[in-house]
Amino acid sequence: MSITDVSKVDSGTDAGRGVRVRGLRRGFAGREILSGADLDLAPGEFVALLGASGSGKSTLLRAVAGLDTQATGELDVPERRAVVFQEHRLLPWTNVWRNVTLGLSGRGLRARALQALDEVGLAARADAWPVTLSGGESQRVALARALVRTPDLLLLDEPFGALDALTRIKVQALVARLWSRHRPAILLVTHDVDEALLLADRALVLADGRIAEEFVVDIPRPRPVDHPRFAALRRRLLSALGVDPDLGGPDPESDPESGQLVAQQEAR
Ligand SMILES: Nc1ncnc2c1ncn2[C@@H]1O[C@H](COP(=O)(O)OP(=O)(O)OP(=O)(O)O)[C@@H](O)[C@H]1O
Repeated sequence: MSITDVSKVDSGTDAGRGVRVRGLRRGFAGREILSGADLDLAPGEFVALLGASGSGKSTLLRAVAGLDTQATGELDVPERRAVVFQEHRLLPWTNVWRNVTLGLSGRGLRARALQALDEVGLAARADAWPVTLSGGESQRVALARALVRTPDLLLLDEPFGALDALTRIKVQALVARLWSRHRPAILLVTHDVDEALLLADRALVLADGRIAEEFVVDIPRPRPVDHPRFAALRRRLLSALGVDPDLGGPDPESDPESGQLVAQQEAR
């Protein structure tokens, strides 16, 4: 199907359908950000999307989510999809379980919320107010809000980006467990090369408005952080992102974006 309005996404009704995107275009103020991007996710596949800051990762994710009415191209995505953003976006004026079931109707909503909250280890906080939660807890509630919709496609836009390093590892492990239990297709936007390699089946690099490179992460799960194959993959992925894997690399002043990535690597 060829469409000019991505909000009219062709949504599959059959469970377990994958994602097929062709020729996705989006610009802002005359500047082209996505210039005919193609993307495929098999049902249940976990794909990480990386790229320099400003390369258009979030723009691509928003279009796949059906949140961007201005993007053009062909999209074929599951109807049941859910998005988790870097900020949890919980409503402060209602409690946790009502946040989880926001926008849903029907019977047994509290029971459904409790089940989803149980999956993220927060059933005991169902009646709490969002303001009383830590950053990691809020992000787990945001995950429960996605899970309660039993998505075939889960879109994660840097969901761990605002978390401290230890919480980040715990929430990454939680996502890995939830993915292996429910097997939605996942598109994870991240800046973190190690996160991509720990979690994803494939890591894609977005550059010049398209998927420029693809890396198959052929490491069996569960993936120990010190698995010897990470090192070679990490080097290749960093190179594809324009970062010198030996951290001696690009001069941040002549290449600010690469320099930023180097700084992030060094900070870890
Ligand atoms: N609503 C908007 N209006 C104008 N420009 C926008 C808008 N949304 C995104 N852009 C621009 O499009 C480009 C791509 O943005 P996007 O957020 O998709 O990049 P990104 O790869 O996710 O970046 P980052 O890694 O820094 O989050 C940026 O230059 C951004 O300023």
